[in-house]
Amino acid sequence: MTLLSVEKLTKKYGTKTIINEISFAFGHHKCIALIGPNGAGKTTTLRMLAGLLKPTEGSIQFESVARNKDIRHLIGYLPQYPSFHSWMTGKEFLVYSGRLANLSKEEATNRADSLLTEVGISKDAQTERISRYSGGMKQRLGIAQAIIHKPKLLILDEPVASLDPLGRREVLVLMEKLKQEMTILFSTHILNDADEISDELLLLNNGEIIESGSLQELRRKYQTAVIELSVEDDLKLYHEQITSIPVVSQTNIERDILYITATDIKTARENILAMATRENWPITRFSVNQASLEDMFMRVVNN
Ligand SMILES: Nc1ncnc2c1ncn2[C@@H]1O[C@H](COP(=O)(O)OP(=O)(O)OP(=O)(O)O)[C@@H](O)[C@H]1O
Repeated sequence: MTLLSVEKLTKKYGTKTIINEISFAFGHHKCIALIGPNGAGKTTTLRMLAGLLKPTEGSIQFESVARNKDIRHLIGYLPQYPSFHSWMTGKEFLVYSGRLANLSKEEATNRADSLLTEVGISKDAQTERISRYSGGMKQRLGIAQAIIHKPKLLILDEPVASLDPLGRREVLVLMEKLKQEMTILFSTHILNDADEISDELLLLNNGEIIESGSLQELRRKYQTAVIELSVEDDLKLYHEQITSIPVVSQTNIERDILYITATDIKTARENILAMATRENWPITRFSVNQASLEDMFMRVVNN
């Protein structure tokens, strides 16, 4: 069942179009990564979804909620640069956040207690000032604040970008746990973070969704393999024959290696090996290497 569907969402500042008619939908208990290079429009998109920025055009439809109704109670949002009242303790901050979310004092206190445990802030740390928290602890406290009202959708803007490896791990583990309870949409410009926990990817570039789907689907679609070939004598002697193979799309000699890309890597490999065996080529190296996920991302973004 669809939790959120977005149609032709557009944001313009003056004559400048920042987000251009993007459409997508996702269901319950999913983790979706909005991925794109700096300036792609991730923050602008997330702020529109969180109800903090008015779209110029387009619609955001949340489950069974009638159009134009306030949906903010269904959404939790953690900005890229959250600000905390650093003089408060973690617990005080959460109770205060709960009160702002219209919980009674008792509800806010109970919810703060259970959330602090859920996000892994120890009993001792709960009564310490936030100014003494590590980056990872602050981010986990920020997530706790964003889910204090039990939203169905948690939106996180670059939740791990500013963290060291330990903090990053803590937050990714927490997100993994939380996605059992709610849908998480988070932005990142790092493919590996998306790879680790997301079910689906939305690739944003220059304000447009240029690709979407599961990582597996995208890998299958964009995966390219490169054959690397070296021989004992001059590569140029074999080069022409290889380029005559119909599935070979590109060749490139760098130092003593011939790099071969093909539209059908399996056929290319079989053809080259058949030629080499028939004519007894003095091969010293033959390997098939998959392009990395980063290569795929760069290719999609640069298309
Ligand atoms: N209030 C504004 N007025 C004019 N242009 C804006 C405004 N806010 C954002 N932009 C522009 O919109 C584009 C997208 O910005 P946005 O912050 O959404 O990108 P982003 O993908 O989140 O990038 P980053 O990863 O660097 O934060 C940028 O070119 C930015 O300069």
